[in-house]
Amino acid sequence: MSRMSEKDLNTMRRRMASVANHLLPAFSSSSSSAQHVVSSIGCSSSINDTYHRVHGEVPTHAPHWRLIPCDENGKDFTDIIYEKAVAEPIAKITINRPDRRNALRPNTIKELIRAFNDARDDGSVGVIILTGKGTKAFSSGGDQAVRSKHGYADFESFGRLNVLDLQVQIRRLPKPVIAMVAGYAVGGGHILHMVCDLTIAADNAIFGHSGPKVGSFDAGYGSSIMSRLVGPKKAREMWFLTRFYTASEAEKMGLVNTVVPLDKLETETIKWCREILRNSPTAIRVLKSALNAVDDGHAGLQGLGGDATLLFYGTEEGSEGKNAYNERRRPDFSKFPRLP
Ligand SMILES: CC(C)(COP(=O)(O)OP(=O)(O)OC[C@H]1O[C@@H](n2cnc3c(N)ncnc32)[C@H](O)[C@@H]1OP(=O)(O)O)[C@@H](O)C(=O)NCCC(=O)NCCSC(=O)CCC(=O)c1ccccc1C(=O)O
Repeated sequence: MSRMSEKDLNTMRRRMASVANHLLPAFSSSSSSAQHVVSSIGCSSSINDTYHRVHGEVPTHAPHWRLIPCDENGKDFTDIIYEKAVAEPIAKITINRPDRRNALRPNTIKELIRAFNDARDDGSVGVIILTGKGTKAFSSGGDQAVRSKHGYADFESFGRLNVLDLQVQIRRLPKPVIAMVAGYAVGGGHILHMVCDLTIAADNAIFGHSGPKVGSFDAGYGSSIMSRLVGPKKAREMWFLTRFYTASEAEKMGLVNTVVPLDKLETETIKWCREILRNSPTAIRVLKSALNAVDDGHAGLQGLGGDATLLFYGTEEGSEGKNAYNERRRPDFSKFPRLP
């Protein structure tokens, strides 16, 4: 049998690495095991090195943040900090109640909803980061000090659970929302990170539910999405035992996308944002709708359907109907293909 030349061997290694890259999703969702598969075949470069050779390195410098001090009605934000990166399509919304471990009161939620609305409508924003002020907590959930008979009541006498509106808003927002988690993500705070599209966790992050301990539960997204993410048995464990889990345990469960050292949290999150921003915004928009559609039932289909309509309006075929109506003539759709 003839011996392989060094060149042939390298070619074979590269081919095998390429095959492994294609097969990787079936192996594992963890990037560390992904790299292991390739390196065990003998290729010195990682999968992401290959990506960067083609697309160029993703810059890791910190953006310059511009503060948005108030909402569209001129009302100052007090419970949140809302910022946009200068000359980059990234918005950052920070829950700003560190003394209460970023607990959520109705006013916090109202401000979050206004900031997310602004980020949605602003064409210069492509990705939104949701985080908590300080390193001790992303959020500790509903502020128990203002919990009343009918929900949470701060400046008003009646209680409310407006956090549910926020969850739906994040879920339907046609741009990726990334939870950047340091410290505790507990109760309603845990649910907020789960409804975000991606979660980047610092190594000091702690995840869990305390609801049943403090007489609360979320039988909506807080149960269904969690079951989807970690599986029905683990979801029951988390809710029934109200244990807390470390960042690395959360990563193993599929609750978070990656875990990084605390001092690298924002750098890594920004890097993920920049990688996303290199890709087609429309593809990402439709994918987000599609990935949510099956779980969100009619509302999910409505989101995906809305994206289809949006795209159709931009076509000549879609315009023909509108133009014919406005020009008071019969529309002529005969020139448009009936694709197989
Ligand atoms: C998060 C802790 C584990 C952090 O512990 P530690 O670092 O030791 O800090 P502490 O000393 O405990 O806290 C410092 C300070 O903050 C106050 N605080 C912390 N969390 C809250 C909170 N959630 N509400 C009010 N105040 C809070 C704490 O009292 C201290 O104050 P001092 O004056 O300095 O003493 C730990 O803090 C902890 O366990 N916190 C409570 C976590 C919790 O039980 N959260 C509520 C869970 S229930 C919930 O979130 C329901 C949410 C909800 O609205 C909902 C309902 C129905 C459907 C959906 C939802 C939803 O999606 O949210």
